[in-house]
Amino acid sequence: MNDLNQMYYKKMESIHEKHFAWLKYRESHLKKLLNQVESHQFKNKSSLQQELDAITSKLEIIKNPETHLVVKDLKMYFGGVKAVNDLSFEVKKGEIFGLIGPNGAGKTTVFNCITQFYRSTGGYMYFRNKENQITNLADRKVHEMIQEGIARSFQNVELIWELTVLDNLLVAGHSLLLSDYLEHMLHSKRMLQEESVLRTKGYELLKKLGIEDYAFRSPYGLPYGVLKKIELARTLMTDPTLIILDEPAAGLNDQETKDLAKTIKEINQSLGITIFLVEHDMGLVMSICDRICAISFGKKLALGIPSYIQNHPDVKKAYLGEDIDE
Ligand SMILES: Nc1ncnc2c1ncn2[C@@H]1O[C@H](COP(=O)(O)OP(=O)(O)OP(=O)(O)O)[C@@H](O)[C@H]1O
Repeated sequence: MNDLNQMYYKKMESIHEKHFAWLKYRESHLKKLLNQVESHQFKNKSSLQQELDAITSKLEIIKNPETHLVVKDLKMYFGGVKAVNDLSFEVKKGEIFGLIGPNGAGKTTVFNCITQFYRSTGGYMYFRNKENQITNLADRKVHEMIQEGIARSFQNVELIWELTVLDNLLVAGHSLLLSDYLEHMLHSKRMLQEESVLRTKGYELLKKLGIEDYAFRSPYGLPYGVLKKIELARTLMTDPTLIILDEPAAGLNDQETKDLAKTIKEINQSLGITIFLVEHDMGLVMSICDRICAISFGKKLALGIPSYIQNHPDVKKAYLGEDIDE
């Protein structure tokens, strides 16, 4: 074989090698593509739709920095009872947002789904957390809500009667402490420093709400209006960005309700905290809420400013019991 032939064969060899490598690459690429196509064929339309809905809801909150919470197509079924059925709304940063509806409409269930006391049957809840990150609440656990920036109160006053009012606040603040269990056992310097900061913070909050005189006594026997304020102060201990209040005015007289309304408004305005509340007292709801969502049988009836909701025929019919045909 002369030199020319040798050169020719070498060149052909390298061309073949390159072609082989290209074929191998193409083969593996096509295998991957086929796998993807197959898995998509097996995915039914609804799961693709669900994926799309989740992305759309997330994009909605990412695109709009004013949005604090997005609830989309929320469902909560208890066997045959559809307590919440495809409910969608969004809560804006810094607003007071009310959720109203007749007894059994699903209001508390919505709160329980958002705060993960209940695992929803379906739908999405995206929240702009303390770090301004978008978090899917359904992926979080109930005890992680505080770290995300959500604090809540319950329909019934849930205080520890054996502790002083201030210590009740400290219990809430403890979830944010850096010192660990051992440091608490040994009363380490860091733990004592942190506790002292918490005590001052708790006392300042009681002062802000005008109930510092009760700081060092048991909450047992205090007027209901004061107990509700202690609960409110306790939610503030965790530095929340969103406070969820379940019927804050339940059991209060007219004067106490007015006083509480003023306090909620003050917290909202001076601390810039978003408030999301469920309430039956229409006077309170209409006077302090920026926007209201009315629901009945777990479904949205109307959403808008108080005057719009007050005059909405479906709301009047379902919630106020007025027949619009009359
Ligand atoms: N844990 C549960 N198990 C079964 N059914 C439930 C549960 N929680 C709520 N429900 C039902 O879901 C529906 C909505 O209840 P929910 O307490 O959310 O209503 P609500 O609007 O908060 O009522 P209210 O104003 O009386 O507090 C009701 O029919 C209720 O019986």
